[in-house]
Amino acid sequence: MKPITLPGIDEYAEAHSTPDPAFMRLVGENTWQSLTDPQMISGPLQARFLQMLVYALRPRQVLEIGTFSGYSALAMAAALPPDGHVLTCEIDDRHAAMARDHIASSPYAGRITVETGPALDTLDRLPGPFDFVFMDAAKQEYLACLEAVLPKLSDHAMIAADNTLWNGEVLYEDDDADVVALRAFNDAVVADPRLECVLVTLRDGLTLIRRAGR
Ligand SMILES: C[S@@+](CC[C@H](N)C(=O)[O-])C[C@H]1O[C@@H](n2cnc3c(N)ncnc32)[C@H](O)[C@@H]1O
Repeated sequence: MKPITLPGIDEYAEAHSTPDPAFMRLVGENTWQSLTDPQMISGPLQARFLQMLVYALRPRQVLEIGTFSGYSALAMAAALPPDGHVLTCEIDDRHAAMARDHIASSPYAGRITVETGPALDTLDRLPGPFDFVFMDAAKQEYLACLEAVLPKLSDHAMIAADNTLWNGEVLYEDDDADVVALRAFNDAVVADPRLECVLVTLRDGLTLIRRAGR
């Protein structure tokens, strides 16, 4: 991933944030050694940020769309209240298997369920309510996922949508399908009277969304 902040700033921020515990570092190392496109992993800075949100919001049901190797699910699970749970959706069997292994050997095995299959199909089956949603799978499905989860949110729920700056490419005329989809998502969210949002310039862009007037 290309840095979208000043050179060195992300490294400085990471060095001045609480480091990952040993088992999370292992998940990261294993991901970089074993999976193609390992840069899809959230990374320590964003994982810690998600964890802080979960700690503050105290969600009982977290929904994650896009498990990969389980790193962000584990980061969020670590901050859950005692009755909290992370349900995470993954389309790729190999990713789901690796995530299940990582989760099983973590201290949070009882707090995370991996659902295999296309996220939109899984969402159809899930009743909610969801208190916190982390969207991090197919960028071209972000708007559809948003519409699918909105009716299933609890009153004070929050959504965090990852990669909304896409290496900064949202700024430029670019016909790459993911950039086009993310630009459309960003435009739709900020214009939607049902929603309030802030696009945080963390890492690759993380948009926090909540329903307006709650
Ligand atoms: C960016 S990675 C997730 C990274 C993970 N959240 C983390 O921070 O470590 C995106 C994941 O979404 C999965 N994915 C892509 N399209 C999907 C879909 N339609 N339904 C469910 N998962 C999908 C990919 O296989 C990949 O594992």
